Amino acid sequence: MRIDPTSGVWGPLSCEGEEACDRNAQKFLLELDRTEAKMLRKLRPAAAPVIAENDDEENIIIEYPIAMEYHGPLVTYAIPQVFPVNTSQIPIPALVSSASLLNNLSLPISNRQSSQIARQVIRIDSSDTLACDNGYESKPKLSHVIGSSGTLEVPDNDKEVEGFQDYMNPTNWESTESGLTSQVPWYEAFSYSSDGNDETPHHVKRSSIVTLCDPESSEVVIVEEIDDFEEGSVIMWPKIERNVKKGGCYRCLKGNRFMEKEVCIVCGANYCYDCVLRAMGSMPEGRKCVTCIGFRIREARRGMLGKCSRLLKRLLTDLELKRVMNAEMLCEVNQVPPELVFVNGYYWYDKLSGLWGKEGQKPSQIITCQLAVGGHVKRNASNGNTNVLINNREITKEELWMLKVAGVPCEGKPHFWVSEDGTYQEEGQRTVKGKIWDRTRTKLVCAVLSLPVPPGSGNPSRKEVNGEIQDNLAQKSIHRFLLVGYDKSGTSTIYKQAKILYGIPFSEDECQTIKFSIQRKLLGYLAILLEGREQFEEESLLEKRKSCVIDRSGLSGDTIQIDDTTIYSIGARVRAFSDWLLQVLQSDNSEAIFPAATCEYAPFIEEMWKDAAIQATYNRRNELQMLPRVATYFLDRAVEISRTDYEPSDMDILYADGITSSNSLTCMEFSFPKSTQDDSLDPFYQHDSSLRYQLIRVHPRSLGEHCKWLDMFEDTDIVLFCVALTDYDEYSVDRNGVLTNKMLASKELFESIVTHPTFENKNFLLILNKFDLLVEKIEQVPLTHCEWFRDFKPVVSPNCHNSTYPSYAQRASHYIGMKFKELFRSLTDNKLFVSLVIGLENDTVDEALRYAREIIMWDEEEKAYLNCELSSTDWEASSSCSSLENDL
Ligand SMILES: Nc1nc2c(ncn2[C@@H]2O[C@H](COP(=O)(O)OP(=O)(O)OP(=O)(O)O)[C@@H](O)[C@H]2O)c(=O)[nH]1
Ligand SMILES: [Mg+2]
Repeated sequence: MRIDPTSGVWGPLSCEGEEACDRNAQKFLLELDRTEAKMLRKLRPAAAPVIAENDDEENIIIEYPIAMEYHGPLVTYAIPQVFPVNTSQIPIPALVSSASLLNNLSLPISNRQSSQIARQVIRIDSSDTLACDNGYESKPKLSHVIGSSGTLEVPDNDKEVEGFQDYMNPTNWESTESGLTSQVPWYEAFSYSSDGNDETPHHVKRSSIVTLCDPESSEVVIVEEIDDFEEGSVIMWPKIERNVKKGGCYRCLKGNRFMEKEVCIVCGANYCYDCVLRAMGSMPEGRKCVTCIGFRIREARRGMLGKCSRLLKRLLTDLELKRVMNAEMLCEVNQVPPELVFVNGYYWYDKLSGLWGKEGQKPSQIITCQLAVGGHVKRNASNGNTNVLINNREITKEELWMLKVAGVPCEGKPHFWVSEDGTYQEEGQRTVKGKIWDRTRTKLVCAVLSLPVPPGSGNPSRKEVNGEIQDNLAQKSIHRFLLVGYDKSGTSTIYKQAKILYGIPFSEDECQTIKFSIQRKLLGYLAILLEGREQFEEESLLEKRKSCVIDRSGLSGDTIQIDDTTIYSIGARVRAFSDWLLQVLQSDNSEAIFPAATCEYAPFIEEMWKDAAIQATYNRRNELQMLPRVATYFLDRAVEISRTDYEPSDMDILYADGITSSNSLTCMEFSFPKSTQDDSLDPFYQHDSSLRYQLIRVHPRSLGEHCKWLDMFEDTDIVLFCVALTDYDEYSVDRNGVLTNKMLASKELFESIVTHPTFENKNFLLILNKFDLLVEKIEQVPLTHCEWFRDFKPVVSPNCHNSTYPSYAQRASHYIGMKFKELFRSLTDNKLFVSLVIGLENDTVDEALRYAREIIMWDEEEKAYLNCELSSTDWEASSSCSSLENDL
């Protein structure tokens, strides 16, 4: 068909008879005027082919496929369906706030290009890219401020861009549902001819209007994302279909609308008191049915976030409730979807520094400052609780740590004004105190803590950094210990032990993480017991049958009836629970269901634990290879631990796995309390309790490939390298998927850290941990199992327990210490200090850390009295502390 837009006359373009109608689409060639063409462009799906656009502004020829519904006689083949478009739902993009800085703005948008602008777009991302026109992006660099008057200066010709003032003038803006909208169209603002510069901009297809890049999700659309609609993608929500009477519980189907209930924030299902925990499990994303976990919430229910019913308050403890509500408000999937985000609503933006982040969270990025978006940043925008303010926002713990690393004095609740280049000054003082992100180590700390750094800030050279450190050395008041070791070497145990020793309380977050980890592990241990029980039951039944057959072999003609219960048999209730537990633990969903399940099933756990069959199995726990040693510690108190109101003790925390959920980097500041041992020391070594120390524990995984992030620890005073003595016969799969002896893997990590340029001439203390376990293991497996220890030939035998001589295990640990010392000397020409530790015993950890403190003191002393030519060996000989040499 051909439509003549001016006359309205239409007629067949090509007539191929009746068959033509059988096809689901026919191509129409439309000749339209510009307005119609524009309108059609909005309707046109992204994939619709544009056959031709002639250069004439007035007549644009576009070919559109148009589908028609078939109403003819029945045909033998399937006819594609046509879905009518609801034109009122086609999104019309709105203008929103703009970029403020434009540099070398040679926007070569010709009249034709500007007239083609159907969607008005400004896009700002981390690279300060300005995207404009109908989804196309040009890449000018930004540099000059657009003030509230909307004046824009172009450095090249110093001319104001025509119309831009109008566009930017706040009085021309109004608030709409989709954000701030300017009354002056973008293309008018830029419909000027560039000064003869014909260079065509580099066009990239873009879909969003204003975008701030989120490092986690790579892009977050601030105002509106239209491509979703264009590409026809549909957001799926789970829906519960139940035949429930209004207000009744969706699970047990009982109750009515007057019943107290809790609602799933995704599907809206109601649950009664008895069913809510069963239906929602551990609520890792807040109040959602287990089947709704991972789904976005309905926007209509956003107001419910963090506001739970009284029912839930009665069901959970205060701490648990806080965790669930926190998760509900902060978890990724419950955040506002990008297309609905408004700056300073669900995101915060600090105009002065350009920092921005999600509401209640640490900053995500530093972008162009002074953008005309949102109001003033609120004090609680990032939910910080540090009493330290940056531009009126209370910063988070991570930022505080970063500031400390950057050398910013944070004592006494300071308030800093930070500008976009990182310079900071204290409130009420005029002098600029320094720059936050100037140092390499600050940037590296930011990398580890996922904090942003200003884009494009060049790295200072190593020399500069070292020089600065030297300058700061005199003022340095804190000594830093870096604790690192191969997987499972015991670093987190030692770190936690230090917290307990020096009275640094575990944070609420740490306690919660550890509590859930303990409760989850407990169920795992129970599952191992249950599997063991099944095995023991089978074995003893087999035995029973055998002996029965032998007993009765003399008798003939009797039917043998064997009682098939043994001491390992369990009743129906315990069996049902046991089957459920084993099934859940094997399912992928177990993480989502626990730990709430632990609390809910506490009475069952108690019943099961007291069952004779389980106790009989527990008595044979040494035969259960899968059951770790630490399991006994927790299983002995299974009933107490599984209760909702369980609060882990310091010992529980010590025995549990991990400290924080990420297990990456943890840091504590402490002072050594005065010990009785101190009094017997030379006054020089007596402890000055005002001295502050920092213990930083880092997992090797966080150090990146080839330990590239070690740079950030360059002002460490001593590295505590932790080795598990029991690793010599254990194996793990390395990064390349190869099975490696753990002691050799530990050696390899040691080599890379020791030879890292950052740690050149650093003090190293080798912590040989898990000595208690070595004592047991060495009697079973010879040290020579590890190829590095092939030449270990002690004079005593493993079973010699003569107290006058060092034990076999002590000799073995001494030997391991010597191997590391040799290696260290070959790599650095320096001396390695060694300490023997049992991570679970506080005195050995205390000794090791005090030893580290003394090593630092010797080092400082040695430097101060370099002229006296005191050798480090002389100093070491005078050590009164627990070096390995003294132990043996
Ligand atoms: N018996 C005994 N167990 C220890 C000792 N030190 C650590 N453990 C246990 O060894 C296991 C691993 O210790 P962690 O402190 O978690 O080791 P890690 O270095 O933090 O290991 P990652 O989990 O890889 O971070 C835990 O179960 C500890 O309880 C020790 O000296 N003696
Ligand atoms: Mg650990």
